[in-house]
Amino acid sequence: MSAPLRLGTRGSKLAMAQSGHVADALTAHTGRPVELVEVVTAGDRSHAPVHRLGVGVFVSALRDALVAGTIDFAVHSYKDLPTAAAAGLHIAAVPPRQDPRDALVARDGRTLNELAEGATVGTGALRRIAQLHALGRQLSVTPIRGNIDTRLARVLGPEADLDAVVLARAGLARIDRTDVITETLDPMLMLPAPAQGALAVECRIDDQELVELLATLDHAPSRAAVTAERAMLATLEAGCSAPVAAYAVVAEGEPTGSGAEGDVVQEIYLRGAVISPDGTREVRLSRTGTPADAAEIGKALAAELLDLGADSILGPQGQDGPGTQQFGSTE
Ligand SMILES: NCc1[nH]cc(CCC(=O)O)c1CC(=O)O
Repeated sequence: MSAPLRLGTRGSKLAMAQSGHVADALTAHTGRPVELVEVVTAGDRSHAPVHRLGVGVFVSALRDALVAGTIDFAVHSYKDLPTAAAAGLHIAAVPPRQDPRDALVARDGRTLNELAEGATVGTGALRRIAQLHALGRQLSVTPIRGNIDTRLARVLGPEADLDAVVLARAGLARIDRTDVITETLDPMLMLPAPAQGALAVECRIDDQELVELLATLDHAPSRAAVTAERAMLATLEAGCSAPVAAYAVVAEGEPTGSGAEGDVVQEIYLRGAVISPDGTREVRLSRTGTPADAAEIGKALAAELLDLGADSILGPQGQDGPGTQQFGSTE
């Protein structure tokens, strides 16, 4: 029997849950045993706001361990990955994506519409802060951070001090806490972060055997959706500093009539938005195409958003000066 593959993971409940899930799936698909190896990241040690630390803090220790060869592969929340490629590493699989929508957890079972004027809503992501302000409901949006349980305790615990929090539905699903959700938010009101709900399974690019093993976990429609959203984000990052939201869906399109009978034509539908942190300005567009062109569709949508003035929407850098991390880091 072959030696276990070493899967590096952060120790948080969410990271352990998603790593355990991928480990089980890989063993089921390939028969190879997998061992979890805990890696402590700078993000786990620090209590500074995430938008000051930068999104890379949860990721770089895992990537260092991959490059050093102390682990064989890692599972990341895809939305936490910087858009820049990592030298020598390869995203070998994007497993089937979870529901990418955001979720509201509120006291007394309330939905967004049932929150009183001035209700306190906690979230750390500028993208969510911006869209909560854009509702025009005079909500009092409070920046929070910490792991999922810490954030839930702000509403549900004995020391609860907020009326509601907004979290990714996928994170709650992975730790089996969808029971606390009082509303899953319509993407028309709360467009998710690029790649939210998706995982990235990463290994060394020259580890050919593992690249092939991990590929058995890949889900093409999920990869195409994430590719479009992230291509849009990467193009926007160069040109603007405001919060970015994106959501792509791959579905069966209208038959064109030109293909052979029974042909299933896949179509990708990408929506994107750039919103000012105070919610007063936004540009929002959508675009469709074929999943094979996912990256081009994302880039083209970003170019159109920039044409509409996405670059003139002021992000956090406008207030904090140079040195502040990119907005993407707030997710
Ligand atoms: N940085 C926070 C983060 N990164 C990944 C998830 C879980 C959801 C996902 O995998 O997209 C979360 C929690 C949240 O946004 O509420």
